[in-house]
Amino acid sequence: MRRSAAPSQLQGNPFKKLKFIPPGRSIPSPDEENTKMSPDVKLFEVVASKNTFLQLQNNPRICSLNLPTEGNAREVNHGHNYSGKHCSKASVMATLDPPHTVHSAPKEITVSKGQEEEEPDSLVKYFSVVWCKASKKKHKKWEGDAVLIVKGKSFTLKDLEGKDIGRGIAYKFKELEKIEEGHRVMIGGKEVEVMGIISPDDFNSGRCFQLGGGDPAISSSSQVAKKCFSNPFKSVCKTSSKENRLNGFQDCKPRHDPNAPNSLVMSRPDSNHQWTFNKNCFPIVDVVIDPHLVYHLRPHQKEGIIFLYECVMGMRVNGRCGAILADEMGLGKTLQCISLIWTLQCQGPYGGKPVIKKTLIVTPGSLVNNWRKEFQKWLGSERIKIFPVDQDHKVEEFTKSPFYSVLIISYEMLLRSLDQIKNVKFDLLICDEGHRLKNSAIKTTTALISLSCEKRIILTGTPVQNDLQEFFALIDFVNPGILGSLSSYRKIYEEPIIISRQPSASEEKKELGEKRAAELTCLTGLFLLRRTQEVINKYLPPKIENVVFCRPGALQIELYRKLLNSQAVRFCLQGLLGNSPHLICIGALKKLCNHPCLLFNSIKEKEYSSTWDGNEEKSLYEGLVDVFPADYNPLMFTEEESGKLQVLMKLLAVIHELRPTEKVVLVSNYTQTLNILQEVCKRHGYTYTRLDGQTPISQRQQIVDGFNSKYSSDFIFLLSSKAGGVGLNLIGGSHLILYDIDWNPATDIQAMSRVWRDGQKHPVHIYRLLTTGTIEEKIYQRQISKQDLSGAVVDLTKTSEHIQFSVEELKNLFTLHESSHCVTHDLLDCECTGDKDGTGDSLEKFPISRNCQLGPHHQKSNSLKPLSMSQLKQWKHFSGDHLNLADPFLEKIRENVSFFFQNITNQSTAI
Ligand SMILES: Nc1ncnc2c1ncn2[C@@H]1O[C@H](COP(=O)(O)OP(=O)(O)OP(=O)(O)O)[C@@H](O)[C@H]1O
Ligand SMILES: [Mg+2]
Repeated sequence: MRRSAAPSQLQGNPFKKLKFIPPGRSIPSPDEENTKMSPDVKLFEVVASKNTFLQLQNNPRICSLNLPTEGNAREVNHGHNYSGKHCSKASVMATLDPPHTVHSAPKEITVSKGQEEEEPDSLVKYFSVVWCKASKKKHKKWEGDAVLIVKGKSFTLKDLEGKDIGRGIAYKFKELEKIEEGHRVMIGGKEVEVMGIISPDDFNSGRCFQLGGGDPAISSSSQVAKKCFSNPFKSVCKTSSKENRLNGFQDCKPRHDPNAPNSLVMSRPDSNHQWTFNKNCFPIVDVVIDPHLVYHLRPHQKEGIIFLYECVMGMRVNGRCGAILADEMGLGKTLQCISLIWTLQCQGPYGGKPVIKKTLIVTPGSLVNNWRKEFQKWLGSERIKIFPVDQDHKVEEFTKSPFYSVLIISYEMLLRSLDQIKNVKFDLLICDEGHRLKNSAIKTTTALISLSCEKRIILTGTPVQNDLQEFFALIDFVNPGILGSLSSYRKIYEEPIIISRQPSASEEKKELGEKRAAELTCLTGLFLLRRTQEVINKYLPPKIENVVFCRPGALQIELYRKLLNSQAVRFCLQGLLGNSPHLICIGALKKLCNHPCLLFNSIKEKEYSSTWDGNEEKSLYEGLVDVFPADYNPLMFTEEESGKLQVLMKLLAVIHELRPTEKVVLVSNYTQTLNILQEVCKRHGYTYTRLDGQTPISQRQQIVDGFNSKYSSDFIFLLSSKAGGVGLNLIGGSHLILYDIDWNPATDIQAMSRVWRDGQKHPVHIYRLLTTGTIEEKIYQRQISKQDLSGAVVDLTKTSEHIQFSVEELKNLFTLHESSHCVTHDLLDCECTGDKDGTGDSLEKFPISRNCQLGPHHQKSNSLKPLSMSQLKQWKHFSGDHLNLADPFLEKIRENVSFFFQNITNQSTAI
């Protein structure tokens, strides 16, 4: 039997948050305070017992909020990268006695604003204080809590949002040195009373501020949070009469046998949860996942379901019902959610009553039908009634019918039908590819926030921790207010973390940033789960990845030189032009690498365009037409004109010849390039299908299904990765060719993981084509070298417009290396001469950690992350002239290739 142990025996957090206590008022006992709080607030209140307090203190895995115990987390925790396990030390303000109520007389300390130098060697002390403006009134009206930092004779007063509200130097700094609990002092025009001492650890982790206090719901900044916390069961488990209750008691049996072998049983609610949510005292019933589903589930998926269940039931963080499932691409997030929905819709821990009735799934348009198919695949069509919205099935139909329980809708359609959707009471909201909600100001986010559904799940395969502000938006979406207000979050977490990552940061700042990052990781790790590709590697066939450096054609080289000599590029390097001219130059070079005819078309287009306003573009294209043959016709382009196209055609030919039953996914980020690729497919009689931004959403799944079907005659799937690739399953193809490179490694990774995923039967071959010595190599180098540095932001929405280039970088970008076989290899500092074939250490031996902004704890991903220079060094390296290429596909294209990198994952049965 598989049962996840009961949630926290610790019963919440014994954290003693500093409470603002007006002078003269006696301190209420914890119990007294508890009873006076509103039910909402009580959800976050904790039972402080001395024993649990000590346990927490000694347990480095437990962090500020109410945590599951070791036992409870065990099921979930043994996932490889389960983020929750990196909790920092217990955030207990251990040293705090109840604040004194006997006050010593205030002592005046004179402050001089000008003198702000600090005493570097002196000890730093931290105090929790209350403050008010200096006055002679006997009965003070304290204005708020604050944190006082005393370092030698200088002090800083910060409010609980982390903002400085006073700063200065005391002449009588001896007073500051002697400061202790109960003291009242005048500093910086404010009267301050010391309520307690804060340990350096609590300050460094940020726990002493509002957010770390473990009780965010009672902060003033979390109005949203307060508002939406209601009983998560209210909607479905109506308060029942005695009669109902008795009836209920009779059929209180688990839906499936919890004692059957391999059964997957959810955690039982702890007494705290029962107290809050089981007002009718229903008996506790085991919630057991349908064995039909369990049979198919991978171990990480079982853990994921337990995690999601505990999150949405409010068992992981008291009263918070949100979760982020950020498993890497292809790990089956869809199945985990389907299992959750099916379970909650039929079962519940209290009297077996279902927890949810209606679920809303919002997803990119191209995936609406994929969700339908997945429901069908795992649950058949009888168990659950789903309603995917498309042009023939309007939202009204769903709202009018009690028949359907799951609405699947695209983000775009959601905005259009918001009013109708608001009329439905949804109990669970799932946002697929939910990283798009990273900006709380955008319409989609505000629309979704306006739905009063508190069980919210974000699904995303993209790492979300790299941009701390976006991270905040996602967290705040699923668990509103849990990190306080944006401004306090910035002060307490973002600023110290970012400062600590700067190379010039002092040791002190580094330490502070690391601790804050660890605390943030710990807080969010309770409801954010990310596992990496490794967990399913063993179910997947081998993957052979190749980076192929293609020699440019003669016309390409000539045009390239001319472009680099243009006035526009020269001005650009001198910083003489405004308006991001470098982007125009980069765009032209990239087009040229794909095929010279694309550049030709752009020149002609500009020539005939009446809105020719860009001087830069004019000077860039000047004289270029003369390089083309006089009768050049772009429609009659040839393969020889482009190095990459030549390689591509040979590659397609050899795949067709050696693996006649296998299929190819051919990816470009540009529609115009896809047109060219489509044209060559036609010329060679290759059958193809195509999906790009223009493909109507209603047709997308059909196209994908057609290609994946074993009866399909299509040899090639032409895919515009950016426009429609996210989340697609293209397991019908076992060869994937990336024809061009994007600045953002995430775009390429997204594309690559379309074929190497569950269900793939053949070894997967991936080819990334780059034109030797050109800007494509530079972009590739940028992708990988950035990883070595800092774990640059990996996000699909980041484009070259977001990239700032220094003049040095631009110089490098605008250089053509004509004599090198592979500039990237030259940079690797590798001693091989392009013959490192056999024994190259496999990548798997070199665990890599990509630092994200949350620091090294947060996630260690080894496979679906952008490669780094040091890893690339471990790949096999072959020059095009290498004699014995064991790979028959590479062998056929070597003539046009100057260099290869190759890496094989799951090698045993490769090729
Ligand atoms: N346990 C399983 N056994 C067999 N196939 C599975 C299993 N779990 C998932 N799959 C299949 O794996 C494929 C990928 O799953 P899914 O689309 O849910 O991935 P994902 O995590 O959402 O990835 P992405 O981030 O790319 O959207 C699907 O075809 C799905 O049916
Ligand atoms: Mg998905």
